[in-house]
This record gives sequence, C-alpha cells and structure tokens, in this order.
Amino acid sequence: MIELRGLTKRYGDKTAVDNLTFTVRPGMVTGFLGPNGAGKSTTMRMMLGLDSPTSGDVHIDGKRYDQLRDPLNHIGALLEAKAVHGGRSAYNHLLCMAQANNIPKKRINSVLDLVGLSDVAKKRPKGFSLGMGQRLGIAAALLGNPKILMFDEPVNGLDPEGIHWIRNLMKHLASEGRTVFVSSHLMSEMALTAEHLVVIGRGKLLADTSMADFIAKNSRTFVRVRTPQPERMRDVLTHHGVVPVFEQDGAMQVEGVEPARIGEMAAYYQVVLHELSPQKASLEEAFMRLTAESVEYHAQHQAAPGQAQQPSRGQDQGGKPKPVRRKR
Ligand SMILES: Nc1ncnc2c1ncn2[C@@H]1O[C@H](COP(=O)(O)OP(=O)(O)OP(=O)(O)O)[C@@H](O)[C@H]1O
Repeated sequence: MIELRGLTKRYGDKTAVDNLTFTVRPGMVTGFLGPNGAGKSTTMRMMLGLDSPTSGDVHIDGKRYDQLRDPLNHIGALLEAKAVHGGRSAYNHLLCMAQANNIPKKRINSVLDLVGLSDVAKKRPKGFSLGMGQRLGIAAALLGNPKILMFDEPVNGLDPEGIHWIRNLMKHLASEGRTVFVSSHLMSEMALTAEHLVVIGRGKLLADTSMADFIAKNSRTFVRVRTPQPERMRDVLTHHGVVPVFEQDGAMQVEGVEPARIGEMAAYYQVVLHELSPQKASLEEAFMRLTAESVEYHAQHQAAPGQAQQPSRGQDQGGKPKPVRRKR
C-alpha cells in the first residue's frame, strides 16, 4: 500500500505537486492520470525517495522509502528505460542490482524469463530496441519480487504487441495481490488496464475514484442528427422540450431522446434526415473536460474536445414548428 498525506513539492515559485492525499491499494491496478506537466513524475520520484517533499509525506507499507531495508524487495519501479548502463550485459546489469540489494542470484534468470529476454541476456542493452529496454527495466523492477510496483508511462513509444504485453503483465501482477501504480496521460489506455483512477492537474488532486464509477458518470450518450433543414429540426425538437446542441459541422447533438422517437418527429414534420446515429462520448473527452483548466500549454484556436457550438444568434428565429400538410 502507498499512502500520500499532504504531499507537496515546490521548485521556487512553481508548485509541481500540491497537497496530494490519496492511498494506492493492493490487488488492483491504479492508474495515475494527468496531462503533461501535471506532476506525475515528481510525485513518483518522491514516492521512491529520489526527491524530497517540501511538505507532507509518503509511506510505503507504513514506512518512508529511506526507512525501508533492501527497498527493492518492497517496491520496484520503471521510471525511465534509458537509465541502463550501456556497457554491461543485461544479465550483469541485473546482477549488480541483485548484489547491491541482497537479492538471490537465481532470481535474475526468473525475471529475464518472465520478461522474455533470456535469449539476449548476454547482450548489451545499448543495442536494445525501445521495447526490449522497457522489458529490461521491468525485469529490474521485479527483481526483488516486491509487493508494490510503479510504472511511469510504460507504454510510451511501444508497438501494439509491446503495449498488449505490458497491459497483461500489470493486470497479472495485480491479480497476485500486488499494488500496481501506473502513470499515463491517456485515459483510453487507463480504461483498458486500471481498476482505480487517481487524476491530477497542476499538481492538485482532481479525482480519486473507481474506473467503473468514472465510466458510469462520464459515459454521456446522445444522438447525432444531421439534416439539410437544421433550423426546422431544432424547432421541432424544442417544441417537444428538447434543446439540441449544434456541433461545428452543423450536426446536432440530442440528449435524452431515443433515435426512433427523433426519427418519428422528423417524419411527422417532414424534415429530411441525413444522419440519425446514437453516440457515446469518449472517456478521453471526459478526462480532457476534467483537466481542461489545468493543462499547461493549449494549442491556440482549438475548440475544447467534445465542446459543441450553439447556433449563432440570428441563425434561427425559433418558434413553434408547423407540421407540413401532406397532399392527398
Ligand atoms: N527539477 C525541476 N525544477 C523545476 N521545475 C520542475 C522540476 N521538475 C519538474 N518541474 C516542473 O514541475 C511540473 C510537474 O512536472 P512533472 O514532470 O512531474 O509532470 P508530469 O505529470 O510527469 O508530466 P509529463 O507527463 O510531461 O512527464 C512541471 O511544470 C515541470 O516543469
């Protein structure tokens, strides 16, 4: 278990991590999500005693990192795959770590096997691909057979096979009862892996929730309606107490009404429809809405994702729609 209490880190005027309090529990993958610069890496570095907090503290199974005896037996971390000595073979790299941490030598072959690097154990990591480097980093994290594992953006830059492998590994480690804490800036990635979610923005806690709850609260459904008579269709809908929201391409988003009902209304008032499709807002959009205020650098002139536009004033006069009389 990892417990953070009021964890804060300031660099001069900049507050990178702002009074974070949350607990990472065993037996599940906890996703640590935030836009670039949110403070994820700084938080993880403080968890590992690589940076000291300005205030607050973090405990690993009840102790500060510097109070742990043989810390690799308690917590293993993949921070940056590049932090490998290029001149030593993969095996020797792990051997050095094992010797420094009182880890039995036989564990080296087990972890090399587990990450699929046995065949290249005698090779130098200098020539490894990004995926192989990540695997070696994970082997190092697993070396002490720790109960707690931490991965900082582990799928960055990997091919689909490597991504799939890491996802399954994290779930497997959690199913063994370990605490698995993994950072990402991609909600879609977390939705596939994590059971619990901690979201931060500008160093502050924005959400600490189960993934199921987050999905239930944020999976907005709506119907996309496209018609060459948008003003008329809007009148029809507002007459029935439904206010559509216009998207940038002129299509409408309609919430709370079944597509079949919208189709019937359109038919009754003889409005031509070009599209009538049920939609689900993506979790990525929900995450971006949640963190929109705390993104450090925005692209200019970009509408926020999922943000639809209201029709401009004067575009439509409103009022009650008149059904079109059918000719007999
Ligand atoms: N050593 C440092 N000195 C000054 N500012 C720092 C330092 N380390 C981090 N920061 C700042 O603290 C903030 C948080 O950075 P951090 O790297 O923890 O974010 P992050 O969520 O991991 O982002 P990314 O996904 O881009 O790695 C950023 O604004 C960063 O510029």
